Amino acid sequence: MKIGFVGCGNMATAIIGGILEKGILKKEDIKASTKTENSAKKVQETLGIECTTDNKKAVQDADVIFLAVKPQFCEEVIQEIKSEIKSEQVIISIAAGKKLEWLEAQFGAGHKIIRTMPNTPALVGEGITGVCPNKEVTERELEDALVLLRSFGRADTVTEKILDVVGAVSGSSPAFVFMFIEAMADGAVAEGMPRKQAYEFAAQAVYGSAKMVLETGMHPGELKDMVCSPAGTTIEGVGVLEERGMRSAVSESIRACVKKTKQL
Ligand SMILES: NC(=O)C1=CN([C@@H]2O[C@H](COP(=O)(O)OP(=O)(O)OC[C@H]3O[C@@H](n4cnc5c(N)ncnc54)[C@H](O)[C@@H]3O)[C@@H](O)[C@H]2O)C=CC1
Ligand SMILES: O=C(O)[C@@H]1CCC=N1
Repeated sequence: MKIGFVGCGNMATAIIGGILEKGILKKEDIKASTKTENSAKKVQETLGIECTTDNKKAVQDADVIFLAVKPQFCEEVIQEIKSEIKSEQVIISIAAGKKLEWLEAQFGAGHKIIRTMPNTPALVGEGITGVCPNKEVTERELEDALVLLRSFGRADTVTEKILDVVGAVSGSSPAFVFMFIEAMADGAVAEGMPRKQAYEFAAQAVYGSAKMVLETGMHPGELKDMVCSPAGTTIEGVGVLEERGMRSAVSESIRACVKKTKQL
């Protein structure tokens, strides 16, 4: 399989890094394009793949094309490449908020388009991607796409409406988790822990806790209760987080992301 990336910034770099790390494809099988010569050079240096500023070159001969530019640049980029796209090529869009109906209208009728929403943990093979194909995509092509998307983490099909929620709950949420880790480490540093060690302990605690949710199938509230001893230390911290509105702040931030996605 040969794949081409139109746009190769943070998200595409994470996906390509994940694919190469797992050895699913060789560097020679992946091409990319970026806006400037400088960014193309940087991609070539960091990922070791061919990267150009010619978008058409990135999509020619590709079996799968990733549309990986910011939503506001999708239209101009599609106009540039659409004459090159053949109906047997599978187009995977990762652009937030750009609906299948809109993508179909831009590319023209009869194209195989899969709308997806990945996240940057793809870089370390721990991504999760929401996937929604259009009617032109066959079962076999969807399966092949899922194999590719699962090479850098989990991937599952969702309805298009839910894809906007995926964008928030797993697409954007790594940013919130990084803020949480940074904040916990700040507290640890304030109490005397060296900075580097604080990041390691905080990050591993988040990683292990996430693993417990995924692997035990237990309710997050029950797992929380297991940490809170009666008259213990943890419940004191829980009290502070409740008092400062942590739950509603997090929940509302997810809803703010979904609201913004609908406006894109
Ligand atoms: N960053 C993230 O965590 C996630 C991003 N996404 C989606 O991925 C897409 C890309 O986002 P990022 O990688 O974060 O953005 P970014 O700004 O890091 O990368 C965008 C890339 O597009 C290129 N580009 C811009 N104009 C171009 C043009 N005319 N022709 C060719 N290339 C062009 C830039 O050179 C850059 O390589 C967006 O649509 C976003 O919604 C989806 C899930 C998560
Ligand atoms: O912030 C953004 O627009 C992208 C979409 C999902 C995560 N990052």
